[in-house]
Amino acid sequence: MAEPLPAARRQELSTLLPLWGMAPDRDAIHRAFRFRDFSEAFGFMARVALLAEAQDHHPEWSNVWNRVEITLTTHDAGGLSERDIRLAASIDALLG
Ligand SMILES: C[C@H](O)[C@H](O)[C@H]1CNC2=NC(N)=NC(=O)C2=N1
Repeated sequence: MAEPLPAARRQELSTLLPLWGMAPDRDAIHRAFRFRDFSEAFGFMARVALLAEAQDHHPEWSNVWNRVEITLTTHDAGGLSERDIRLAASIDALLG
């Protein structure tokens, strides 16, 4: 069972994950990505899928041609947890 993110860690989110924002209507983080074309966007999604499987933590996401939107939250915790931070940081690391 994942533990909900403590308040102290929540305050660190903007520093830890400066490219992610809070989802407007739920306890989740969100980031929008834009790539050169669909092929690049899908390649990115394939790499994120492998991260998700390795971490057993899966994104809520959408794709429209060269754009990908990712929302991360922990269903088992009913909101944000350390697992979301870990996956978001791993996703950011894919892009260098
Ligand atoms: C059984 C499996 O480990 C769980 O359902 C995992 C899978 N991936 C998950 N992903 C996310 N985002 N939240 C979860 O609570 C979660 N739980």
